[in-house]
Amino acid sequence: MRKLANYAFHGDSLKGMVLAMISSVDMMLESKFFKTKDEIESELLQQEVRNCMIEMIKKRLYKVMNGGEDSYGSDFLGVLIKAHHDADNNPIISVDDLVDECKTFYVAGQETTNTLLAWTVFLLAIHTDWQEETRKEVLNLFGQEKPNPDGISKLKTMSMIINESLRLYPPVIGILRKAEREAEREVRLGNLILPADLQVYMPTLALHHDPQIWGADVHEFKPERFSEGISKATNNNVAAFFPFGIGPRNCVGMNFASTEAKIALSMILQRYSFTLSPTYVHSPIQFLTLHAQHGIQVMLQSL
Ligand code: HEM
Repeated sequence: MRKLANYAFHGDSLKGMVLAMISSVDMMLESKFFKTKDEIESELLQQEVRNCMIEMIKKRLYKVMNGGEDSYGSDFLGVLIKAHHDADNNPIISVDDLVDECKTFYVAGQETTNTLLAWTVFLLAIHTDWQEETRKEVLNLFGQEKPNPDGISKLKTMSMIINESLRLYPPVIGILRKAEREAEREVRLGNLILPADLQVYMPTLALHHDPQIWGADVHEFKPERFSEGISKATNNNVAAFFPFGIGPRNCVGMNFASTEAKIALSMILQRYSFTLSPTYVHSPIQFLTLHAQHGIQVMLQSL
């Protein structure tokens, strides 16, 4: 036996195994065997998010199967489940696609709206006259009742405040587009002809702070600039205000976000008045969205 082993492990025989050894090391280096702590944690989190989504999907399916509901629901999750389930053996989307869509909407919708609310509370904590004005509007429309769809569409002052907040602190500070050239058609931008595949960055933050568009008071919080609509506020440059992007691929959750923000603000204003805490340090930074590096500390007073 030892003789056989000596032969197999002899230098010349080993030469034939070098390729296999290289591919083994390659595999290790590509982290197929070794994973960093972060990678392990990230995989666990991914799995947890997936399980959470699958649980939500199962609940909807269960309700329909048990006759409790006759559809999967009219919201986006319901539409996606229908696309997966009702197409018999040929689903329009796979479970993985369904889970990915849910993740996209959660990430795109949560952080952005959160940021919008935070900056709006910050601005109202400083500009207490506007806080009072919009509270009056909320109390006139809802009293101490929960906000209702009819009233939400009448929150004019609050819409102006939200627009001004989105102008000064747009959660998404810029958007990218890629120039494509279909067949012989060229992409023109004003006087420029864009080469195919060129990436064009549209700096939302810069345009929202351009004095040529908004006037000399561009850096001031003045919701009244939106009192007669975006066209008047932008001096007839409506495309210069684009917190939700622009064109056919603009934010699909725009109306959702605005309704959500109005409901949250109304309910806060019904319960509390607030001012900025002296501990607050102003340091907006961009990390996915434009947010306050050290958080926004406000002092709440129950009403
Ligand atoms: C204040 C809140 C929000 C802001 C400022 C915001 C902003 C944006 C911007 C700037 C874009 C890129 C648009 C473009 O390229 O022209 C975008 C895309 C998108 N947003 Fe929002 N968003 C917000 C809330 C939401 C919510 C609540 C949802 C979902 C419920 C959502 C879902 C999406 C999705 C799915 C896209 C990609 C659309 C596509 O490529 O077809 N967003 N958003």
